[in-house]
Amino acid sequence: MRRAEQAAIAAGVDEYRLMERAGAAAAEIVWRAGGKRDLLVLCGPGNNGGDGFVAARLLRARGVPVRVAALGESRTECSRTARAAWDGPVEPLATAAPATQIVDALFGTGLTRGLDKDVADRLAALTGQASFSYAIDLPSGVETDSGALLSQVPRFGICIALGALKPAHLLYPAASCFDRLVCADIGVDAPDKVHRLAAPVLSSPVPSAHKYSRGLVAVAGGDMAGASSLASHAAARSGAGMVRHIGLGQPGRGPDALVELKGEAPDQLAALLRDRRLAAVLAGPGLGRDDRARARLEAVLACGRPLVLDADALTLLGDGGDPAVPAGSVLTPHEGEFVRLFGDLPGSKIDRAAEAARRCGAVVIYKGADSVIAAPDGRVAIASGASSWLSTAGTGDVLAGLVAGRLAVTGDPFRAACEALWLHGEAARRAGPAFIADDLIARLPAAIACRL
Ligand SMILES: NC(=O)C1=CN([C@@H]2O[C@H](COP(=O)(O)OP(=O)(O)OC[C@H]3O[C@@H](n4cnc5c(N)ncnc54)[C@H](OP(=O)(O)O)[C@@H]3O)[C@@H](O)[C@H]2O)[C@@H](O)CC1
Ligand SMILES: [K+]
Repeated sequence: MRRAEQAAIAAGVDEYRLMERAGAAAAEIVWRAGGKRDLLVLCGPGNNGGDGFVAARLLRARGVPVRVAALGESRTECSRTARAAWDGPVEPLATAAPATQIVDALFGTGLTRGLDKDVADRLAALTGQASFSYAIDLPSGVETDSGALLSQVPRFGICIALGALKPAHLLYPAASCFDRLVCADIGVDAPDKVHRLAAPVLSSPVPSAHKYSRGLVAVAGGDMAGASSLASHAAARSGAGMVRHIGLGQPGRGPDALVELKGEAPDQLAALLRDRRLAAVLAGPGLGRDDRARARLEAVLACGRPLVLDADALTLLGDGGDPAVPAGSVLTPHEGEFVRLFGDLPGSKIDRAAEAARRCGAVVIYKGADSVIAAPDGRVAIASGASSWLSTAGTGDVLAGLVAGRLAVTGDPFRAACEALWLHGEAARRAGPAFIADDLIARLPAAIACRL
């Protein structure tokens, strides 16, 4: 967004006009949400404060009782212009009385360090006393590129992102500092913007479809048959045509539609994975970490089919330095697995996921409350705001199975990762509170149906 703004200004767009648009966009959102309730706008020294002065002026012109409190002088040319156009008084932030509505225009993308404690405390107190609260561009105190909190940040009702989403709008902990996120158009488009995971467009099988053309999946199980059964079952309900669960010979645990195969010895497994019709092979859930598991993973890595690697497969891969995985694979590490695989990479979670994908030539789903999907070619999608009830046993196995299923259906690792993560989140939303992983699988057909 910084680059896009600079490019627009270099191309002749007047910087103050951008501020007027930003302030007008914020004013419109405040007006629609809060109407004529009394309002206090907190303005900082930079352009974020300038946006606040513009919004204050426009809302007052609409009949809203507006007061403005500033943190010192305005230090940019545009913010001084905006302040001069505000014809009301400016109170000091330290003594401003609370209001029913509050707008935080203290700091935006220019924040370089945490707020002074007295300023952070004042912001928290005034926000806590307001019934309606809005943060312009970013809640003051969050670092725009990483989503880190540089000082205490209150929770706002609405965060009004200007022009484009920044990483902090989607990455935690910053993404938990507001209830709703609205992105306002200010007439500047950032071409390489941060992408929120979009709802996928899915399609029903073509009339001539059969089970193999719809995608044949194999799941290589191991010691813990429950985990690989869950993954297999999820793959089976993901739209794939057929799922084979290759276990160690325990009785089948999934539905009868799952094909249970015994492939205990690694060469048996290798032989079963030689089927050229296999459109995706999953290994990791319940695989184990002993020598037999390692040998089974070797068979999977050598099978030449598109792979999804999760859980124990990632732990085993992480033992050997830079992970060597076939091109076109999908890796689904959570935080611990990610660090074991790729080390302590610098930058935000988005930067780290993108670098990991580039290094290993595979699509990486870096899981968490904010999951980042990165492709080796630089594409990135971020999913945040998923149900916190997903933090229960087996949901990772379900996701891995879903990724394998969608990979078999689409043949496109990045698309498969995006579709699977979205469907997983949607199934969780439909399952409500206190669900177990099996309940997610039951919700998958309905989640798919709503995107057909
Ligand atoms: N550019 C554009 O075209 C457009 C930008 N727009 C808007 O501008 C915002 C970015 O504006 P900005 O770059 O002026 O930064 P902003 O967040 O207002 O703060 C910087 C000031 O705060 C200071 N400072 C920093 N940390 C501090 C701290 N902890 N405690 C105290 N002071 C601190 C820092 O000075 P420093 O002390 O670091 O030298 C500097 O003076 C953006 O989010 C959007 O809202 C829109 O109008 C559309 C057009
Ligand atoms: K702000």
